[in-house]
Amino acid sequence: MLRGKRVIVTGASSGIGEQMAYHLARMEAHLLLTARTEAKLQKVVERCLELGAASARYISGSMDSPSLPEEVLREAENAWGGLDMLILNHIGQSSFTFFSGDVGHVRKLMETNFVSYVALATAALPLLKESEGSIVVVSSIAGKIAGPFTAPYSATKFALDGFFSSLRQELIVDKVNVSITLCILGYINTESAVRAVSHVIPDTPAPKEECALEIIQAGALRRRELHYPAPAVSSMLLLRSLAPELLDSLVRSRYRLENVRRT
Ligand SMILES: NC(=O)C1=CN([C@@H]2O[C@H](COP(=O)(O)OP(=O)(O)OC[C@H]3O[C@@H](n4cnc5c(N)ncnc54)[C@H](OP(=O)(O)O)[C@@H]3O)[C@@H](O)[C@H]2O)C=CC1
Ligand SMILES: CC(C)CCC[C@@H](C)[C@H]1CC[C@H]2[C@@H]3C(=O)C=C4C[C@@H](O)CC[C@]4(C)[C@H]3CC[C@]12C
Repeated sequence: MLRGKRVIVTGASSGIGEQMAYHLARMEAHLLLTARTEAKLQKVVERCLELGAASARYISGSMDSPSLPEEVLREAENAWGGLDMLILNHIGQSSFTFFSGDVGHVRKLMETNFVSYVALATAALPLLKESEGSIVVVSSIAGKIAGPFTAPYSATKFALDGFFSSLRQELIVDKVNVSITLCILGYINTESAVRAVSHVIPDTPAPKEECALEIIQAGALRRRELHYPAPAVSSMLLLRSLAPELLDSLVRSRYRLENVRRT
């Protein structure tokens, strides 16, 4: 379904975003990748071309810069004259620990993880209307249910649900055929996630390659939400609606609290 489609992937230099780029390359899509680290993006672009991408290019920069979203969309318009899918996936650095009281960090993370998503979607919407394309928003179970040690991060992910679920309703009211897929992910085995939480969370993380493929498929099928891994995420959301306090205590009981880093 994605052969020849024009796709932007943010946060594509590592983790799930990198894996999405490789899947899309094998599907022979046109790719525009973004992240901060140019050296990593160059390597991912090279690999995408080897795997069969119809074309692959990148823009490097930090998504807390307010001018970058428009720059990215300008590049898509110049290179392709349009856009079929916008995959919003990047996140800024945040640590898995007690809230430190650093309000500045919350403000910055909101900018990187939330406001830039709004800005990218806004800049992309005219092109996506034309192609009847798709917006894919990568979120987390932590954007539906708040566990400990992710307060700033969780806030940014809850914000995405509020904004993009409202926008989806407006597009339907307006009879605009642009789909919005919100991806609710559990623990995935990316380097940064394993580094951040494996000393506290004993669970086995789900594979990033399969996760990446499910995100792309959910977007292409224009689904409203993806739950991955499905049974774990869906059952947590169900339990949350039936017995929220029970779920909260189950979540707390699964953490190795003695290993939480206090610095
Ligand atoms: N892994 C997990 O367990 C889970 C992940 N998710 C979600 O999946 C998505 C991907 O996560 P994952 O693959 O683990 O993350 P990674 O840390 O592996 O990748 C994050 C990407 O974002 C880029 N990035 C970091 N800071 C910025 C910035 N300031 N501006 C622009 N780009 C930036 C990074 O590249 P660079 O440093 O070069 O900028 C990298 O390409 C996220 O939305 C996350 O919330 C959801 C639930 C669980
Ligand atoms: C009910 C749930 C709140 C708790 C159960 C699942 C837990 C173990 C899972 C589900 C979502 C996961 C986090 C996530 O979404 C993304 C990141 C960002 C990354 O940079 C560092 C790791 C972190 C904080 C993950 C940590 C582990 C979390 C909380």
